[in-house]
Amino acid sequence: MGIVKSKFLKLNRLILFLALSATIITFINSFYSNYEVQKEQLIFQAIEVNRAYAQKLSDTTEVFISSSKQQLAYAANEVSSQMDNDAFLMDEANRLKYQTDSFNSVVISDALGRTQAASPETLDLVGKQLKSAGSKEALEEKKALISKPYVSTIQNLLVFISAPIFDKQHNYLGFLGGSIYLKSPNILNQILGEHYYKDGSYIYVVDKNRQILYHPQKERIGTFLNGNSGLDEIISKKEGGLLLKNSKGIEMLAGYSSIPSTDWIVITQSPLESTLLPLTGIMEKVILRTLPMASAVFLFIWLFARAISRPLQQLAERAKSLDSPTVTSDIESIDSWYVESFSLKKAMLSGVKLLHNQIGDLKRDADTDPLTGANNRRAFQYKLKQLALLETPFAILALDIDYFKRINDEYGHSVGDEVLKQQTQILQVFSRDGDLVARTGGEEFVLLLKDVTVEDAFIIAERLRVAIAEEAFETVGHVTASIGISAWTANSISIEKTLSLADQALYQAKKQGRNCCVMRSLEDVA
Ligand SMILES: Nc1nc2c(ncn2[C@@H]2O[C@H](COP(=O)(O)OP(=O)(O)OP(=O)(O)O)[C@@H](O)[C@H]2O)c(=O)[nH]1
Repeated sequence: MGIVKSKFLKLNRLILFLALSATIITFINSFYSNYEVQKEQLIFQAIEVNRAYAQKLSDTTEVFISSSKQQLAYAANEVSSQMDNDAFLMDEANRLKYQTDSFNSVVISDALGRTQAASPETLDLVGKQLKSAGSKEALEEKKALISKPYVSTIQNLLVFISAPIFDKQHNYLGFLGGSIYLKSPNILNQILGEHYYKDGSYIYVVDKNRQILYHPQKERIGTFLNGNSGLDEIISKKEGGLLLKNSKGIEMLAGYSSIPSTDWIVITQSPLESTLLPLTGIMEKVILRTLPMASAVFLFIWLFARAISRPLQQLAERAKSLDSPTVTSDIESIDSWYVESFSLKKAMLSGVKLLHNQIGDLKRDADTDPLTGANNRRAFQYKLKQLALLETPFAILALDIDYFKRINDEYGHSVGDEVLKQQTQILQVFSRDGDLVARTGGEEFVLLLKDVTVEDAFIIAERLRVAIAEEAFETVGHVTASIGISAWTANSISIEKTLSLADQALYQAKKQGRNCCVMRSLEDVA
């Protein structure tokens, strides 16, 4: 036999599916939110660290530039009264060059741009006309200056810091300037260059014209920065942090801060990818920590849902066997622990009670003769089958009222009905537990006697006959009846034959003049 697949899902599976999807969705959701929060946090922290670091470097550089400018201003003041003293000027130039690492070269120029002193002496500039952009700017502006980066006559990329020299009457006497070679070792790239991280982080410095003043890749110093997605924002805001794509298209988390006295901007940045590397480990931990709770939640939902579905399933199961004799106690034993299932259980119990009552009524109606209340032929046949199955011996008294037609004719049909009812009552008196009184035809009755031999049945039939004859029937007075008797035992004659014998005996009784009993036994068959 093939298994018939139902198109409906089982409640248990539905609940399992519901619990599982609820848990998975919650788990994914919490994992995703966690991931996003952690990612944001890491990005925010990296930008903030870079910003703070860029600020620290710009502050340090600012201090260095200010102190360089101060040194030059101080020296300019010193040399103002000694502009004719070449030895003094040379000493001063050397002192500025060698006392600190601030400058790669130092020059002292007169008001016409002729070099009065230069250090290191290898530059061989003394007496020569200065033509560099920084020198020209210093001569024109006659004030303290920091030049844009430019390439000097001896092919050094440099910035030039200068201080004007005035005499006491404030006549312009020339300038004193220090060069910082951007590609050579000096304090500036010591400050910036020591901070190069292995995780791909690096620092670079640009001016507001996008020219690179410092970069870990030396060859890029002096070039202009292109293709950096964040540079416009960096130049306009001067202070802050952002996610940008560098000139190679790599996503970088950058912090930046400008150096106020120069308008240079220090940018420190680290690759987004390496910043987010710890995320994998963090998320693994999140999963490991969330899993036990998620499993516990799943188990709880599942068990709880099962507890909800159990009474419904049990009720549904019982509903399949409402005809079972134990169905009421089976339903009563179901633990309906919440209101809805309890109401359902109550409704089912009422339904079962109603159903059983109706079945009882129908069964009674189907087995009963409506006029007399005695069993009908159908119930009689059923009883015969039962006794035969159980091999219980029995005797049959087939009874017919004598001249009943005359009663009907003389007193009317309804009086005849009353006689039939009274007759039934007399038969009931003779019927014990397990016996059966049935009306099998118009005025024909049967009394079925369990575990009774044909001889005993005859004695009972005689008593019955006498009882009927002595009964005072309403309106009609006395009535008699004829009785035919036969009996059945297992392994003897068939039931049909037994009935037929009783009928034959009754016929014989009628023939003998009525109001008598005739018995037919097995011997009569033989
Ligand atoms: N009042 C009434 N009469 C019925 C009912 N069923 C059958 N009868 C009548 O019962 C009578 C039976 O008559 P018969 O079979 O001739 O038998 P009888 O007159 O009793 O004569 P014997 O049996 O030979 O003694 C008929 O007149 C039927 O109409 C019933 O339910 N009520």
